[in-house]
Amino acid sequence: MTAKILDGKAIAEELRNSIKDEVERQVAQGNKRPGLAVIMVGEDPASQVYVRNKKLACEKAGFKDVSEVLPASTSQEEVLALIDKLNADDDVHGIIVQLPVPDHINPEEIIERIHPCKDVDGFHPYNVGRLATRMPQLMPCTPHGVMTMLAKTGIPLRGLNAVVVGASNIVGVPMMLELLNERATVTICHSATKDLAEQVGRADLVVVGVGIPNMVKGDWIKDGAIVIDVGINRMDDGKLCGDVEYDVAKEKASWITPVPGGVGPMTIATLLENTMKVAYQLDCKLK
Ligand SMILES: Nc1nc2c(c(=O)[nH]1)N[C@@H](CN(C=O)c1ccc(C(=O)N[C@@H](CCC(=O)O)C(=O)O)cc1)CN2
Ligand SMILES: [Mg+2]
Repeated sequence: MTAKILDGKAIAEELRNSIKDEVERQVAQGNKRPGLAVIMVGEDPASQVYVRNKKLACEKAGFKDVSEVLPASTSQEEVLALIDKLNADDDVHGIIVQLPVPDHINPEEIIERIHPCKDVDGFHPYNVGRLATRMPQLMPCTPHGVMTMLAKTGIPLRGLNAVVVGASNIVGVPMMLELLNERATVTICHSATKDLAEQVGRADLVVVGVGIPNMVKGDWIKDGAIVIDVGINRMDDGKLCGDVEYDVAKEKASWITPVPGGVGPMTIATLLENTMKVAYQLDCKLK
């Protein structure tokens, strides 16, 4: 079997265009443009690319971009003070802090300072708790973007054996919760998992987000499985490569995401989707 490609670039473009249309409709009715603040501390080269792409996506969708790039020497207190200011600003609907942050910054304290109703990354313990108790509000962009892609396959998730490889707060854990909420039978694997090949080999759906190039071997994949590769690894030759051995896996899978052009673009489109939700839909019950 040769897999069909889940084209994240195309699905993300379709989503961004529908968001842009909705923004113009709302603005024509006298509502505000969604405002997004991306805070970046320091000069991590990969983060610079992602933040630039987020700003570009904001502009194209008709959002107000109020992003702030701060020097690596910025203190924890200065970042917290900026978040307090943005929390109080009615033109700002979404706030995120680009990760990773420099070593002297404590990301947990920063994430908890963002008002849960402006937490468009869905990383605040309030939003993680809502997802875990089946009352989702704002969901992390990468896993939620994967759910949008999975819907495009038309394959029902209910009852599927889903194996998530990687247990990070950004990808693996919220991915597990999203799939569980759709009634998949979910296994989550991590660095202490014994016999990863066996776990992956019985999966109808495998989602991999570990950041190790080609870590999941193509011949582990069960015939006809759906393979979602969240890894984006830059190789010595400058090329990007995923966490799954793509060329072999694509001969076994029914659907597969490429890298680049798979999950990555969905992360940014979903960030816009979350911000628009805050601007026009969310009825925030928290002070
Ligand atoms: N605050 C956050 N920090 C980070 C997140 C996040 O969701 N919130 N996720 C990642 C980085 N990320 C978004 O921030 C991200 C990663 C990759 C892409 C993307 O479009 N990738 C392209 C390739 C781009 C390239 O040339 O490097 C692709 O896969 O096709 C978008 C966003 C960690 N930090
Ligand atoms: Mg740190």
